[in-house]
Amino acid sequence: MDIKTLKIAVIGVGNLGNALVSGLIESGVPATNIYATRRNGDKLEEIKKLRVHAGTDNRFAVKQADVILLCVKPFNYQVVLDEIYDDIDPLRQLVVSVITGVSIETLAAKMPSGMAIIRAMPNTAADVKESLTCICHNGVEDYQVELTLKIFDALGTTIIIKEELMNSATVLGACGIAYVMRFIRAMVQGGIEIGFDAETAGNIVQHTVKGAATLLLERKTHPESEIDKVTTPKGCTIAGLNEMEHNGFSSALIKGLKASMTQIDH
Ligand SMILES: NC(=O)C1=CN([C@@H]2O[C@H](COP(=O)(O)OP(=O)(O)OC[C@H]3O[C@@H](n4cnc5c(N)ncnc54)[C@H](OP(=O)(O)O)[C@@H]3O)[C@@H](O)[C@H]2O)C=CC1
Ligand SMILES: O=C(O)[C@@H]1CCC=N1
Repeated sequence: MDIKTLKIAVIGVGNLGNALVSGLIESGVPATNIYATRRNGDKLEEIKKLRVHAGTDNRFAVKQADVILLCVKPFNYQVVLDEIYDDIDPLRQLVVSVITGVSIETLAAKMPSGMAIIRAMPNTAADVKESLTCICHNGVEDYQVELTLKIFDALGTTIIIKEELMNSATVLGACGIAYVMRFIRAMVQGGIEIGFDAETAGNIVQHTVKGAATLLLERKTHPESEIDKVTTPKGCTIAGLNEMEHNGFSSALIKGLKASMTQIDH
């Protein structure tokens, strides 16, 4: 099935839901095929500019949809699933949940028997079709997996993982956007201290981060071998890197990832 003919309900157009909707529209999904909801109707103005169907009626949105994207916070999903229980149809619909830390088994217990459920963990770069999305499934039809891959491939790159790794995928891929943003911000602050205005520093850092990632993606090299190409003996790069490590750079990142993981698992 072509995703351009799919009717998609996006239940919970907050930060991530909005990014998914914009990315899907940029990928050619007609706005009129998207049914977006959130609780607070006053906050729908932005998404309405994209010309999607936008409202507060989850039941209406779900009834129109082939695919239901659940994009609410983990503490809100139970209310939503109770509300739409009578409207979801296991014979014709697929549910894709991006909700952090809620298993397929837990979701299935709140839905009609036989409902096909896939979990996905995209990131906010879906907005610019650069999301890395991990998906997992358990006992759904092949065509439903293929359909989900098509949806998230339209928003970037998709990989299939085991469900037991979904929390790790959340930390590395979804929280990862925030870690990288903090890295970029720190680089810019350093750049200002050594002489650039904020805009020029930002421009240099953003392109440098993109270039570093592209080197690894395209050349398939190890980061340390790329570092070796930059570090002159007794040079400025190794002096800076070692000073960062003396201050716990890698250790701080690893500890941060583990703290995020503990927060999901608790
Ligand atoms: N943000 C991210 O980078 C990522 C988030 N996730 C996961 O995606 C989910 C959404 O996260 P995020 O977008 O950040 O959260 P937000 O709070 O930004 O968005 C959640 C949305 O759900 C809406 N909502 C809450 N209850 C209902 C309801 N009963 N009916 C309809 N809509 C409802 C809220 O509406 P309103 O505000 O109007 O009340 C809000 O717009 C979470 O489970 C999160 O863990 C996964 C990967 C990345
Ligand atoms: O911080 C959070 O809880 C969510 C999960 C992944 C990104 N944001």
